Amino acid sequence: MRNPKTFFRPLAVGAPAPVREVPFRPSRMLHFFDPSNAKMVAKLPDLASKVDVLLGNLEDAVQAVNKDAARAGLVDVARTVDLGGTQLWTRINSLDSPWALDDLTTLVTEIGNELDVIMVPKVEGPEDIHYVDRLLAQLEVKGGVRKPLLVHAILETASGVAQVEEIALASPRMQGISLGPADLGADRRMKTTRAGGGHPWYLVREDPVDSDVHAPRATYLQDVYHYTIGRMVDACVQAGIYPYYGPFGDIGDVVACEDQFRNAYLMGCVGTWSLHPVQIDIARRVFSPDVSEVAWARRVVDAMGDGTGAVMIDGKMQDDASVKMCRVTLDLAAELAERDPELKELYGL
Ligand SMILES: CC(C)(COP(=O)(O)OP(=O)(O)OC[C@H]1O[C@@H](n2cnc3c(N)ncnc32)[C@H](O)[C@@H]1OP(=O)(O)O)[C@@H](O)C(=O)NCCC(=O)NCCSC(=O)C[C@H](O)C(=O)O
Ligand SMILES: [Mg+2]
Repeated sequence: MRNPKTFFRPLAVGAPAPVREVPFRPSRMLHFFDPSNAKMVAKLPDLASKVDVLLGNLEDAVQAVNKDAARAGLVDVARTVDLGGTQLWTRINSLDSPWALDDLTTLVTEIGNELDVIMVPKVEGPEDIHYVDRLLAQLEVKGGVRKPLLVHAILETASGVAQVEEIALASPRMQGISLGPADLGADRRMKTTRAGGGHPWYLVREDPVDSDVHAPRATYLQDVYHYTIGRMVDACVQAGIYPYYGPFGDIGDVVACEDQFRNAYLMGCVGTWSLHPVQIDIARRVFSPDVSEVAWARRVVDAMGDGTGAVMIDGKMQDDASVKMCRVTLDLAAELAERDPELKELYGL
């Protein structure tokens, strides 16, 4: 644990000073692409205008034989593709892999000024973040990087979940945390083969009528990752960073994907991963406040005047806490409207 008095000191002489507050930047969808896949790379100029974040993935889903090509491809993308105001993130290989050191060394020294956030997979505890933190400071000096790179951890080990609060607070570079349900499921020995989403066998059942346990009864699905998402959201909020849902692997099931994203949004996540172009619009729709919610929030805030006391609107009690909840929606709407002219018009801003 670092001394609070030195927490914001650069970890290498000449490295940029760490940020004191992680700025909110729209990141409703972190769109994954494989930089060694020419077809995907060709789509980036068009995708850049549709997504908040393009994420050059170097880890899982990139074949071992393509690891070097993916890293070199990402350098090329950063240098040659005009992404406008869209953020460029990367996911490096896991810290115990043969590629992670080369990933960090190459990316930071060659395109450190073009990258916004580095996603670190399979984080086991704060020590992994401390390692990356110091190394990044050294590489920033070497590469002449002007702004400190931010770090995003994936919550996909049982050890990581058990220490999520320490991970979130491990460095001023921490930008956020995503759920990695597939690796987490494997690490925990959960008996599921699905990358994200619910599971039809994880349910609760109504009581039997007249003790007839075999008669048909309603069942209700539960979310096997609900506990982890809740814990991740609290850890992030406590640390002043941002929580994200992760992958929804059933690309064809756009309906369940939307449900899963919305559950994460309602629980406090600010965005999610999109693995395929078809998931981009779903994420935009879900992680932007609904127009009717914005209108309602504005009505409540207006009716509450200085924000204290209590009033009734359409039969519902509103008080100071209601105003705070409504401001969450209004602030998000205003922040997203800055980036998304269509939303600006819809919200009447
Ligand atoms: C899942 C895919 C392998 C599917 O690809 P494909 O079979 O090519 O799908 P389509 O034929 O439907 O594709 C249509 C066209 O769209 C292009 N495409 C597909 N995906 C992308 C993309 N992500 N970005 C840009 N363009 C994309 C195709 O090339 C087709 O183009 P064209 O032929 O010209 O029309 C593929 O979508 C994919 O690989 N997606 C990314 C997968 C990924 O990154 N996985 C890792 C993240 S999830 C994870 O790691 C688990 C997590 O860590 C955990 O533990 O939970
Ligand atoms: Mg994973």
